[in-house]
Amino acid sequence: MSKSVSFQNVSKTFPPRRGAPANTVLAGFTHEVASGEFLCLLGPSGCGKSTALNLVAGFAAPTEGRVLVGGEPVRGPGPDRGIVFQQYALFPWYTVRRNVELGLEAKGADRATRDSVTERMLRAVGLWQHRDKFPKELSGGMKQRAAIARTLAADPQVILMDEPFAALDAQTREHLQQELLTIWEGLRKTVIFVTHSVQEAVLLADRIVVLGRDHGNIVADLASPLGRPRDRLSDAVVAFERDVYGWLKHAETQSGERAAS
Ligand SMILES: Nc1ncnc2c1ncn2[C@@H]1O[C@H](COP(=O)(O)OP(=O)(O)OP(=O)(O)O)[C@@H](O)[C@H]1O
Repeated sequence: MSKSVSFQNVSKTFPPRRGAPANTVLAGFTHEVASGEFLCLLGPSGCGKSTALNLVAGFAAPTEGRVLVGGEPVRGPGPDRGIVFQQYALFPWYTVRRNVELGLEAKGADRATRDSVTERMLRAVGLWQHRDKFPKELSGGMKQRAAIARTLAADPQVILMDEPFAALDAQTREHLQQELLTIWEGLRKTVIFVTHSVQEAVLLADRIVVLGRDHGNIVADLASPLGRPRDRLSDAVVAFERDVYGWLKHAETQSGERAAS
């Protein structure tokens, strides 16, 4: 099952601290993410992408407006939302298998369910043969696979991903993008994925929202014209990349305009 996410006139102001003035990061941010949609958020550094994600995760509360998940206001973190960060956030003292199992344990799953779901998820990310290793014995890509398996094992309705592949080398990143897509096509969860990479957003997204420098205003809201599977080198992919890249450049210099498709 998946859930919709709704940002309703959301503002987030961080209070002044250490001599710095108050910082309004999002102002009147309004957007609907459909259930099962794969949304990518792009935008200049500091425009509020992670802040938007944190509001959905329930790690922070809006100063004004509401964030709804499945029609219900977010009141804090919950098992309906799973998060994958750039840093792998695995427990170093547990094996890969145990790390994945923990999310299921927290949900109160019985032993047989824990075993079967853990195996299924570790196989899906190609880590089953490494299940008894500890995080320090894994490469960066393997750690991120484990983190994704752990998030998926808990069966959240919404998956929040904050630059999950940014720390990986290009080849590993491509593999993981493909694996994520295969898994997502099977599960059809709602995904909100923050990235700096136009190529990544174009490959993954049903919809790309480009945020501007100015209080997270939406500079472009672009439904992907691409079918699936996508060939990174096809003319259609390259043309859409060019289009999105243009909007990103625009976002870095200007604000206040909105394109919809
Ligand atoms: N807890 C906080 N307290 C104060 N200011 C914060 C806090 N979290 C974020 N900010 C500020 O909010 C602004 C937006 O940060 P955010 O991390 O959401 O941007 P971003 O678009 O994800 O950036 P990047 O692409 O560089 O990761 C920044 O100016 C940041 O300093």
